[in-house]
Amino acid sequence: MAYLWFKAFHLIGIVVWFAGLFYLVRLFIYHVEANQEPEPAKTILKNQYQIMEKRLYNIITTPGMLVTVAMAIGLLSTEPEVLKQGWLHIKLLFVSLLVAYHYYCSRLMKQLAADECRWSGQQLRALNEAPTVMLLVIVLLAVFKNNLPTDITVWGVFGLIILMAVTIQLYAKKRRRDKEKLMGQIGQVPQEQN
Ligand code: HEM
Repeated sequence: MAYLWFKAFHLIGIVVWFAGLFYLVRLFIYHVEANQEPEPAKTILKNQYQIMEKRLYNIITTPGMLVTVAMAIGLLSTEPEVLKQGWLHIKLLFVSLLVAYHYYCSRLMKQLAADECRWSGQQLRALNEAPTVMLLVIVLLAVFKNNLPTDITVWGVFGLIILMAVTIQLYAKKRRRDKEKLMGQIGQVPQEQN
């Protein structure tokens, strides 16, 4: 029974952690793009994003990670034989990458606060895709374990996911261009929102 409780809260922790990671980098994008605004909007927006990022990181994202890891330790202590399974070793490798990403986000947050961030909005958009890939790989490993299917169905699913991601990116790019064009016509600097 304890195992199921640990698993339930492991999954809840994951949802909270990822919600935080995805929204955090989205805030970084808005934060960087606030530089295009005239004063005083620029300073007001940047200060506001800084507060939101800090709260999101400290109150949602890091606790989400801690719950996920604490519940994982609970799962492993209840069933230690899982530790010998190959899928878990690969999963741990990707989880380490995810934890590294988490701490890299905190570094970016500090750089943004000090106005020293070198990333553009476009680069941050690309960075925000990294946790999606990690989520996909980790969940597939956790669900299929050592029997991760490699047949045509899997490649079809992967192909669809990549197609969806590319379509979303192209659509977002088109919206940004249309907005820039429109703002150019009415003589204003655009503020990107997607
Ligand atoms: C500290 C690192 C982690 C460890 C040691 C760990 C370990 C485990 C263990 C032992 C299970 C139970 C497997 C079972 O009973 O079938 C599990 C379940 C699961 N884990 Fe993790 N996990 C970790 C992090 C993560 C992360 C970061 C994610 C998501 C990105 C994740 C996704 C899942 C999912 C979806 C399940 C449920 C699988 C199922 O019941 O079919 N885990 N994890």
